[in-house]
Amino acid sequence: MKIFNAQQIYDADKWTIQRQGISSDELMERAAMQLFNWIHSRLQGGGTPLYIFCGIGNNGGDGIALARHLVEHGYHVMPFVVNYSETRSKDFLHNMERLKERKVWPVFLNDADDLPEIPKEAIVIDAIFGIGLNRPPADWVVKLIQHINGSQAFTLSVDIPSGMFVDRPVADYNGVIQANFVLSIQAPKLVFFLPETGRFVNQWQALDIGLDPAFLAEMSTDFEFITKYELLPAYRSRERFTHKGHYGHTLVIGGSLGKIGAVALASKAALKAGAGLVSSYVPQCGLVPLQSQLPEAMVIVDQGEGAITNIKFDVAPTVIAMGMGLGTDDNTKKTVGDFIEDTEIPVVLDADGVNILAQKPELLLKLPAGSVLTPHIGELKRLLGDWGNDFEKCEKAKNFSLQYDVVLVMKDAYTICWYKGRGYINSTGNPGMATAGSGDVLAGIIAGFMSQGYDALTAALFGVYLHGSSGDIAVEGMGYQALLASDLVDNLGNAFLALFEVPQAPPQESGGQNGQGGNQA
Ligand SMILES: NC(=O)C1=CN([C@@H]2O[C@H](COP(=O)(O)OP(=O)(O)OC[C@H]3O[C@@H](n4cnc5c(N)ncnc54)[C@H](OP(=O)(O)O)[C@@H]3O)[C@@H](O)[C@H]2O)[C@@H](O)CC1
Ligand SMILES: Nc1ncnc2c1ncn2[C@@H]1O[C@H](COP(=O)(O)OP(=O)(O)O)[C@@H](O)[C@H]1O
Ligand SMILES: [K+]
Repeated sequence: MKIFNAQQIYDADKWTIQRQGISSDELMERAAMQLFNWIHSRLQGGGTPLYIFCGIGNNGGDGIALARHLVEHGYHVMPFVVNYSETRSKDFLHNMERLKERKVWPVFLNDADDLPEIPKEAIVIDAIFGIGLNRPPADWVVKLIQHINGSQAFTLSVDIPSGMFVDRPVADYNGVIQANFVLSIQAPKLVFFLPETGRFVNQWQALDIGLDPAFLAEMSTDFEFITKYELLPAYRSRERFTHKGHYGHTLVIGGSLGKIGAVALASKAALKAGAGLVSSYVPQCGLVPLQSQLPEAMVIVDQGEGAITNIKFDVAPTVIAMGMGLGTDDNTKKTVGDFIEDTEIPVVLDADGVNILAQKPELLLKLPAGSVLTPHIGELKRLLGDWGNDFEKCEKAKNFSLQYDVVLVMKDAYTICWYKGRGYINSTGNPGMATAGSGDVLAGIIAGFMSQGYDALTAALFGVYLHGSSGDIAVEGMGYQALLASDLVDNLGNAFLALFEVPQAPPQESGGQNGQGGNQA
């Protein structure tokens, strides 16, 4: 699913209005109808007071039009106009007239002295600012936003939480609506997925208002939201007359005394992802634990007792996953550096493998074609240097991936894979996955996909998606706290099966900070 920037949405609006021969007012009416249907299907005419705060632009227009539908269906509506500017949009004014025709007069708020009491059992509908916010809100509007946030009422934002820009960092973190739910018009916005702004969006759903599909399909975007529907066309089924040799050989290089488990996790994950063969290359201390824990993997031992000191093997892997549990012993750093310099086999570099690259940036130009890097935020900082905000971080990550022609997997609550100037935002996963070894599993899965012949980007996207999906399935049975990295491996089969589940209702794009569509306690 494409993630559009504000200009692209405005362009799609214009095009749709022309193509479909409708007015902008009719388009707003579609948005308002969708908002109304969503609310009505949940409240079923209940008497909860609905406090609707509307700005004076089109976001406010959506809110005022929604208020009319709610009034017509007998809801207890308290509309307010947040009068932050004299320049009102045409469609806002239309909808104000219509509301007044129904004998409903919103209360105008002009400064912080006007703030209404909001009972905590009310529902607040936030239609103050949408994607048109282009400068920090006035102080009194910030106070209103703080007042709403302090009310404890459930808050539903229209399009985006008010106070958040769509293309730059938040000006004042106290001046953004903390939304329990966001109903985003047509498509989610990038800011939902970046940690600094995403924390204001507990859950979201996109409402399709029928913007011209052909126009949207042709538009090229900087970001894409990856769900199973983007991935399924790339899935390769297994042919009957094949054998393990068709599915490649993953070599996992890593481990040091006390950290052999990282290699075991990655190796098992690669096998579970479908690699035909997996070999684990470890220091001598890893031989016995690996052979006893993971009979399916072959083990190759380095000459070093507690750390890898001189990488040498006589197998011919398709892909190498490297770095998990490696440690930063000087000999290890040297042999890993030399190995990266010499090899032409694509690598999936994780953990200390990434750290070694950060210390020896000259190696970056030597990375084999089709390689993948999987840093978490700490490792990313070592690799890219610090950044001022999430937008800067994304820019740096994109440029890095372009410069070295690698897939950069920027791991986070919403992992973003960067390749060829585009960011692919993952839709699965949950905070239960913030647990030791979870990244080792991911590197193993990605390598397992690459070994079966998936290109590096597809392998990364599939791997990140299934890793998160496996986590989502696992927590259903155990909650967040109890999730272990090995549960991610164990549930990978279920995550594959879930790819092919047919939804009971047509899919609706939705998600939440706490896992896709969910807010598990
Ligand atoms: N296809 C779609 O997605 C559809 C979207 N729709 C809806 O339209 C919404 C976008 O509407 P919008 O462009 O009118 O902007 P909105 O966010 O209401 O802001 C209003 C105006 O306020 C101003 N302004 C900015 N910052 C300010 C500040 N700090 N303090 C004071 N003023 C400030 C600025 O005007 P300026 O003063 O700069 O001229 C701005 O234009 C979108 O989010 C969605 O809800 C649907 O209706 C139909 C289809
Ligand atoms: N809050 C979260 N929501 C979704 N995924 C998460 C969350 N926290 C961590 N993860 C995922 O778990 C993995 C953690 O990786 P990493 O920090 O490298 O773990 P480790 O070093 O312990 O193996 C990443 O894939 C990350 O995206
Ligand atoms: K809003």
